[in-house]
Amino acid sequence: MVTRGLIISIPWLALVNITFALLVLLRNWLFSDIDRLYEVGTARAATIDLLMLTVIVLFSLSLLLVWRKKRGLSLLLLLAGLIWSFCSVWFIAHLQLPFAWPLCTTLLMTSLAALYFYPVGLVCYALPLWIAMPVASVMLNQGVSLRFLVVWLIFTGILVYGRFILLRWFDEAWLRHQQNQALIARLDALAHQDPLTGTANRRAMEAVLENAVEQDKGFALIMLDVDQFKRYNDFYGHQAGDECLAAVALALKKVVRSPDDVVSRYGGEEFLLILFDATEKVAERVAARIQESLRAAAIPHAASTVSDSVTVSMGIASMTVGQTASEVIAQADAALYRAKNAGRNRWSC
Ligand SMILES: Nc1nc2c(ncn2[C@@H]2O[C@H](COP(=O)(O)OP(=O)(O)OP(=O)(O)O)[C@@H](O)[C@H]2O)c(=O)[nH]1
Repeated sequence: MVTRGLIISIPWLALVNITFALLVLLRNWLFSDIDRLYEVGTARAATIDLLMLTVIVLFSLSLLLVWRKKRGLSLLLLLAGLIWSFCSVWFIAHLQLPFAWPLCTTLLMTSLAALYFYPVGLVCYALPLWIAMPVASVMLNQGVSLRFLVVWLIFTGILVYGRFILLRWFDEAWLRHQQNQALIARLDALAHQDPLTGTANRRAMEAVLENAVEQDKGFALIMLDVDQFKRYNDFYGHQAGDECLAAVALALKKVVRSPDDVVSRYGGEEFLLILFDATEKVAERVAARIQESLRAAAIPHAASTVSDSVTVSMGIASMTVGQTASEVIAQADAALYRAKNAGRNRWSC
């Protein structure tokens, strides 16, 4: 989150700092020979120019660091903060430039807005500048000015309170973001999951299959139908029928390789299993495991003529090159039909 925040706000902080550094660099052109007016010597002017060029380089580097997600940003911010504080003291105490105070306060406010969520960086950049203001005042007034002290304390209060407000907005935005993520996850589950069994619904299953065909990913299918489920419903009631389907789904989920393979509810009391990178032989082994899993679940089915507990019939098909998803499904469906006709509680390929 902090990294994302820095990617957004560092370009703005860099823009402000580079612009201010350029203003100082171009001072003689912008403010008609200001160096001569304030009697800035050649050596001092060269020092200022060099420091401003350093600020430009530091903020250009900070952009690179943030975009490439590298460490060391706080060190660059500290160096920039120290340069600005040195220049501010010199502008205020020695040159008595009127625009030095607004320069300081603007830089401080800008750093607050850009770095309020990154305390280390904020302290590195803002602390030297914040200290430079009273130092410059003491040097300028040759002593402590009570009026300046009051203004400085008020300004400090504004900065601290401002950070507190910004952090509260940040928390609010983060909370909304988390709520939205939870909502998206819920909507996604509603759109792709069968609410009764918690398996993938038909739409999700079809999307997975089409994707697999597009990417030439091999798979085998097991189309599965609960035996004599109408009798189950008639005997135990519809509510118990629903619970039975959920229990069958649980038994199916236990036998597949999660999360690669997909268990989906094809409709009514029919399920479709997608087994990736599986041959018909592998699918037959899974079918045997399904029978075992259901035997272990032992869901009573007193009305069945096949067994005392719930059983399933299964049709197996595997994808061959050039086949569409619906062709493989039709093949598995035909195999299921054969398993039903052969007496149920079995599989057919
Ligand atoms: N409780 C419940 N029953 C369902 C649901 N979906 C479908 N059914 C019932 O499943 C039964 C399926 O019946 P049939 O298609 O005749 O199949 P069957 O009784 O299983 O017979 P065979 O498949 O030939 O063994 C119907 O009675 C449907 O009402 C469901 O979500 N809940």
